[in-house]
Amino acid sequence: MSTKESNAIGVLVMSYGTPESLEGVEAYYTHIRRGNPPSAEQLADLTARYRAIVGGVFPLRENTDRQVSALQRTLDELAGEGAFVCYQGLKHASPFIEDGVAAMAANGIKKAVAIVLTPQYSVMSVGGYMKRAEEEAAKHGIKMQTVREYHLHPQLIDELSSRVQEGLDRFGGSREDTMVLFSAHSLPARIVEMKDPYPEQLLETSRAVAEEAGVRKWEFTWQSAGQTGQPWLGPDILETLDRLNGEGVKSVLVAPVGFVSDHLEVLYDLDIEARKFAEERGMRLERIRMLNDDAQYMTALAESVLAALKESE
Ligand SMILES: CC1=C(CCC(=O)O)c2cc3nc(cc4[nH]c(cc5[nH]c(cc1n2)c(C)c5CCC(=O)O)c(CCC(=O)O)c4C)C(CCC(=O)O)=C3C
Ligand SMILES: [Fe+2]
Repeated sequence: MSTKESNAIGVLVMSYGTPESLEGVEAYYTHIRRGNPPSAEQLADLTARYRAIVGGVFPLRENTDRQVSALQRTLDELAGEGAFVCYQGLKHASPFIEDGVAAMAANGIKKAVAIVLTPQYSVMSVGGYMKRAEEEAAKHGIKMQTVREYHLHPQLIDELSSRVQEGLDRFGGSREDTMVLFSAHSLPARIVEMKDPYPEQLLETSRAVAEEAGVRKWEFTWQSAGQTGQPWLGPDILETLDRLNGEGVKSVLVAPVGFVSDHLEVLYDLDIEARKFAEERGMRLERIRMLNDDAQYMTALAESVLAALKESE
């Protein structure tokens, strides 16, 4: 290959990926299931959930594009135009993680930083993204640094706590009685024996946000567990809501701090499923606005990229 060398530093911005159309749900689901096609029933169920949240474009598709452009602009401002070039790499959809790294290589990039659009580290989630990125980088002779986590970055905590306060304001007179439920995607329970930092990091984010927002009434709960026959981390948000209802809690603000974007787990699992469950019990459920391409979130990402580079010097 006669690649031109580039002095720019590549930034591999990784996200989960989403289908491009309802027809694309099957291929996407098959990829998540490591090549095993879903049953007709599983496919119909997932397609119905997407249909409920999709108005034309799949929201995560647009959100990821916007996040990558916004991070590019933020890095341009912080480090000067041309210093960094952002590439997108998705776990389960095109452009895949490997495509992003190959695109860097084609542009002559020799040095890169990889970051995932989720703040907390888990071997099963972020670890999987990083393994694929690093293996592909090695193939192309790209030296790659990784941002493992940024779950306590001050700008992240600050923005999340503003959003918690804004969410609480919606409750007016019942603000003080509102329970803040921090949540994240559940994982198979065996990660606990693996000493995975994921549960602890999620608690650290939650505690820091609660402290900055001055929230005393809060809990952490899991959501969106899979059905694999094996145990997943609990309690699930629906169990938590049921218990809180029994304790007389009438208003709940969900803060899904393990996610950053409007997507299925937020727009369906929380806004449709959990809200309905709460309303059936006479409870009011609201959710904080997601970060998406928020400026403070972008600064947290950009500073984490710069810090990873500095550490490697
Ligand atoms: C930790 C974690 C995050 C957060 C960190 C990160 O962002 O990476 C996350 C995010 C997301 N998960 C997403 C979608 C799905 N995840 C599934 C299944 C699974 N997720 C898992 C874990 C996680 N998932 C796991 C262990 C499985 C079981 C199969 C496996 O072992 O891999 C399934 C299959 C069907 C179902 O179970 O519902 C779907 C459709 C979308 C896109 C939504 C959209 O398109 O709008 C997003 C952002
Ligand atoms: Fe998932």
